[in-house]
Amino acid sequence: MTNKIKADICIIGAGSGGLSVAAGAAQMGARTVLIERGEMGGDCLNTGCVPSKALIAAGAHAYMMGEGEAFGIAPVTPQIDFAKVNAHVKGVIAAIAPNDSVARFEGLGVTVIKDHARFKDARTVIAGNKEIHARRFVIATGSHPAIPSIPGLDTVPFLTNETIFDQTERPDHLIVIGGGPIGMEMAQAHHRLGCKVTVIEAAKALAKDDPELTALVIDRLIREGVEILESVKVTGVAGAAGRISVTVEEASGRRVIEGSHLLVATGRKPSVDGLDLDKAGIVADAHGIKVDDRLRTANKRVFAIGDVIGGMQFTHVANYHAGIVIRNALFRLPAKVDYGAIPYVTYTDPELAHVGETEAEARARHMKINVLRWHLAENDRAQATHETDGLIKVITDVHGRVLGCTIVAPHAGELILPWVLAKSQALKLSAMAGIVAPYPTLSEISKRAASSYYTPTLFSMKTRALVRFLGLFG
Ligand SMILES: Cc1cc2nc3c(=O)[nH]c(=O)nc-3n(C[C@H](O)[C@H](O)[C@H](O)COP(=O)(O)OP(=O)(O)OC[C@H]3O[C@@H](n4cnc5c(N)ncnc54)[C@H](O)[C@@H]3O)c2cc1C
Ligand SMILES: NC(=O)c1ccc[n+]([C@@H]2O[C@H](COP(=O)([O-])OP(=O)(O)OC[C@H]3O[C@@H](n4cnc5c(N)ncnc54)[C@H](O)[C@@H]3O)[C@@H](O)[C@H]2O)c1
Repeated sequence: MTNKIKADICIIGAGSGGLSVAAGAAQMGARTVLIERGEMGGDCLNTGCVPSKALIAAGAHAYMMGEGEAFGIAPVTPQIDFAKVNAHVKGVIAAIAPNDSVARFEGLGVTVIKDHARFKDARTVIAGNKEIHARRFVIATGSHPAIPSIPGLDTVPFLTNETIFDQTERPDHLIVIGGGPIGMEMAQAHHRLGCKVTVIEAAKALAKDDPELTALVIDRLIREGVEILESVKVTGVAGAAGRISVTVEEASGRRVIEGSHLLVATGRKPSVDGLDLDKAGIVADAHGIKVDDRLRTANKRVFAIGDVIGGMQFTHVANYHAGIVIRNALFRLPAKVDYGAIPYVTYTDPELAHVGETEAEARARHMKINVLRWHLAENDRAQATHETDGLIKVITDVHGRVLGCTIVAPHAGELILPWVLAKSQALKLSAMAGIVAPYPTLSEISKRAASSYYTPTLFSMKTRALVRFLGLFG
């Protein structure tokens, strides 16, 4: 028998975006329904951010054990128990899971339905034996791995982000197809945990970022021992569990790479399967559900947020979308998205963090720009910890207003925040140059880069003449 439910807002997908809308809406008094067909918490908690950062942390620990020499401490070879590393990863997920649980959301007053959702018509969604009639709907169904059509790939077992965090045995040789954030983060973490790793990238690794900065990350991975093949074409995959061979065409010719495991990290596809979007008049293409700048789909009662709309696919973006939807759907405010000051971080070591325009984007948009740099090797704290691989690069307009910033450094993800503020508030560099940064910290690189903008004026002939002139008056 069909169970009919009336709601103010019905959300499909309990990942980063859906959970944020549900928590906000319920606590603001809206009758809220949340439908999830899989694990509460979605990709981020179960197969994305959380397990990847936990694995990276384990890799960092192992790496440090071999890096004592520079400090006068004999390096040790870490004894890695991959099953225990996996237990650590699962333990971190378990520690965070209660925040995203059915119990917590029911406690907030949300009606949680664990089933697949699909549209019946423009104003009704069906999930199992329940029919939900809501004033507004939010599609937050996320994305899943895009699998390229490589001959033979469908005949061998391969890993994706959905399965790699279930590995309890150390892969001897992990071959990674795709040198984006997933491929590079996983490559370094696995190498540090004792695997041989080969990354195969069709174009350039980390190509969405400034090549001057990504070169530092790529060089570091290569120095640590990760093999990275760029501008190569994968022409075939063959083998069976434990013995995978990948054939590539390089500039120098054909080569076969033999490995034990294969990770496919070649981008994402929006999860719109079985939603029956057409029944609700919602339009989607290969990149995702089409939305306007208020995140409304072609059916104005239905919003779409997070990975399923393509574009910037990050947890903090899905959360940001949630806030926009709450203002539009519950308060009827015409809030619009603005991606101008959204940061993102790739959690390699060193980390790569960015906000705003890259140098190439700024040159394409503005007649004249300023580019400021400060190398980590010139930072006293970085010298003290022997972590001098890194650079901050700041882009401003002719008036010294911040257009963008990219940082490669340990903890670059933390260091980027003042630049997010500078970009979002359209601050001038004088704001950053004028603050006092604690010594010795990596944060000083931000102040030093900003101050370098004023160096030519400060130490100019004019200033020197002025100081000498004022000196004449005692
Ligand atoms: C390996 C990896 C590492 C990442 N690391 C980071 C990071 O460090 N920082 C960062 O910001 N981002 C990171 N991301 C990206 C981040 O995970 C995503 O941007 C984020 O999870 C998107 O949230 P979402 O709510 O759009 O979708 P999801 O979190 O994927 O949630 C969608 C939910 O909808 C459910 N669903 C789908 N269809 C239906 C249906 N028809 N009915 C019911 N339920 C349905 C799914 O089961 C899922 O639970 C990473 C991603 C990966 C893969
Ligand atoms: N730290 C983070 O915030 C973080 C970490 C991981 C993932 N993510 C999110 O997940 C998204 C997806 O990550 P991703 O790394 O899978 O995708 P991506 O699209 O960023 O990178 C995929 C890479 O695979 C390459 N590629 C595609 N087909 C190929 C083929 N046949 N052979 C060889 N190379 C091929 C592409 O050239 C590209 O460089 C990211 O864009 C990001 O939004 C975020």
